[in-house]
Amino acid sequence: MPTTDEIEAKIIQQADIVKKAKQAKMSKEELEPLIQTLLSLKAQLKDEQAKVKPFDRAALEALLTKRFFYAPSFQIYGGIAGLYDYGPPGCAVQTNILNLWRQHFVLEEDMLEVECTNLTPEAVFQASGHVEKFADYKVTDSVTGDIYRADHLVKEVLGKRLEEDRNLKLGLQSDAKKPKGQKPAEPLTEETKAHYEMVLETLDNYQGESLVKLFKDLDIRAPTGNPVTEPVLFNLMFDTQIGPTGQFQGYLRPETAQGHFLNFKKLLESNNEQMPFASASIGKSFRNEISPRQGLLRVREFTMAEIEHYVHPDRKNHDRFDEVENLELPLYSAAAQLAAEGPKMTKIGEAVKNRTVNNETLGYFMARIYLFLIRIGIDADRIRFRQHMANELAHYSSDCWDADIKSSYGWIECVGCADRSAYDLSAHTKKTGEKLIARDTLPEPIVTTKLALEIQKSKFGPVFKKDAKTVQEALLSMEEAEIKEFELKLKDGKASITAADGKSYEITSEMVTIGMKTETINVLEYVPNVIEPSFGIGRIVYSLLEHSYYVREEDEQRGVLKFKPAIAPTKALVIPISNNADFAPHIKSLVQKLRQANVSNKVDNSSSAIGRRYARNDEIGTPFAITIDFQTLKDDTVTLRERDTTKQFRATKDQVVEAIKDLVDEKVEWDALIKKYGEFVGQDA
Ligand SMILES: Nc1ncnc2c1ncn2[C@@H]1O[C@H](COP(=O)(O)OP(=O)(O)OP(=O)(O)O)[C@@H](O)[C@H]1O
Repeated sequence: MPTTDEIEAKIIQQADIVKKAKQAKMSKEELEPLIQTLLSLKAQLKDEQAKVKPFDRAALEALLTKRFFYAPSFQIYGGIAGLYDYGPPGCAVQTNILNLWRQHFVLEEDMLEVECTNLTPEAVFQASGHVEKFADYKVTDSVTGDIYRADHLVKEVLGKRLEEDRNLKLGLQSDAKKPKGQKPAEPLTEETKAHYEMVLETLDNYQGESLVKLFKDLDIRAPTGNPVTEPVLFNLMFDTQIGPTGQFQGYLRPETAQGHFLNFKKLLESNNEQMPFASASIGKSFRNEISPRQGLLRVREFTMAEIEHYVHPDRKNHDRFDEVENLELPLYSAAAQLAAEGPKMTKIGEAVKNRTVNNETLGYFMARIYLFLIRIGIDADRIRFRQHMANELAHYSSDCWDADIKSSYGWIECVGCADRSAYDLSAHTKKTGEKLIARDTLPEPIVTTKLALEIQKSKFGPVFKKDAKTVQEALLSMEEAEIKEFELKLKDGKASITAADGKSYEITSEMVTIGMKTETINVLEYVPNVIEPSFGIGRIVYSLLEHSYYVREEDEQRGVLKFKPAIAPTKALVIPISNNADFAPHIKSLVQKLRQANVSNKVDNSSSAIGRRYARNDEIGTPFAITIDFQTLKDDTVTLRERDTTKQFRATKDQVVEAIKDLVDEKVEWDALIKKYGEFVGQDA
């Protein structure tokens, strides 16, 4: 059966044939079969589209609100865009994801966890480049004053124009609403269509003047149809003052990464000076997004889990790469994007070998990210790794892949996995003078003779006083070629040098001696490179909610969240079949056993029918229900029911508690338990 995409392509082709036939003034008899083919293709498309049930986001959202997974913050004050509070099931799902993240990365990869502050002094973000560059362009609707992120607006406007064009060519009505006074859409010429597609592909290239020109050339307007102001840069960091003087500028961090880098020296010491190693951190990040939208997907305060893995710049192999090299990942390389091809399942070993992925460590983490996402319950068919195009890469980065997850909002970046090179550690060394380096002990010492500079402290100290250390560091950090140049300048008796504080200092010839010096080197110093997997937990939580949601058609269209047991907020529901007083001691002893085994549970002894009680718990994804019935009074056995198969088995309380624990820890499969205890067919609904 052809796919909807294939049928659409045929419709566009056939519509073109009909158009040309009409222009050529073909006879009615000749035209008729061509039109019939077009009509039957359209009917075929409609049939195929009807088969694919669109995802009912409104129903999921209603469930999430009803069960308080999350909700807009400050709702009774009218709310603020981009800020959300998590309710009890939302908190539990997030905590369970983070517990698995710790297990999967921090414990299984032996990482060093840090927790650094959110409040950060300005100097840190000056060094990292965030003060200057962590910004997006915004535009303002010149009539309503509404503000839009410039690239999002271009995407939206061109996307709509392309969709309208496609609908026109398919002979379908566009459901995009037209602002007042706007002309009906005309089909785009092939040239215009190609230009729009090229702009969308390379949107990150448009900055400053070229972005202003793009808005003018393409007549990009606000969704109201009003013109917009010229794009201007807007820094996304929240600024604040630290302390009572109001003079110490600070920011709320927009990522956890800088905290790791600033502690690099202590971390390396904690790791017994052994390289390579990784630090990990879970914490809040803050970004003053221009237009927060799409629920948890673009917010202003969110939880991030970040890893910074430090390696030698020339040795980016990974010790455990052999464990993942045969794993196939859906790689959407830059080359495939350019050729308008889709992602391709590729063994990560091959991708590293043929340099599609820059190095083993990057490839290793991509594989571990993929396994983690599947481990928590993300649908493997809705994950892809998209490589950054050359124009998207930061200038210092050699390669970067985003783990995108598909939801009803399209493909969304949920994890970034980048090679940040030595950029951050070098930047902080430059700003503070503190060496953030690692050392290689050489098997044999290297003896070298080269031009070197020595400080004459007695002449130096009295002149520079408190600045002496800064000036000295600037002088001693010079390479041989720079010393040579400096020596030439000193011939006149004095020369100046710029230190890390940005000031220029005058050095006289009696303050230093320059001459050949023999050195024996036992260790080589280097600035480590950093491979960074960076997880946006809110985006992962939302994607997981969508991937877990389904509707039990036969059961009054009740929504179910099919969380894996390890992720589910509550693992077991305890249901007495009626409110007979004899059940009370059994409920008590069962709950005690569950508590002792660390199995989170809820008792529902309401008078609702059993089926209704199951359904209520389906909505928060409770995977197991234990029923206490009259048989329990006789032999202390209970039944255990699984949410998705709705199958049950009967066993003692202890066996059932142990079974749930093993199911949560993924030590046993449900089917194996059904085989072991035999299916129980009896009470339900
Ligand atoms: N505003 C946000 N709301 C929720 N999660 C976010 C937000 N910004 C970033 N993230 C998450 O943090 C991760 C790492 O951040 P990174 O700086 O790489 O994102 P980004 O490239 O700026 O994202 P985008 O291009 O979508 O703004 C992202 O993969 C995403 O999961």
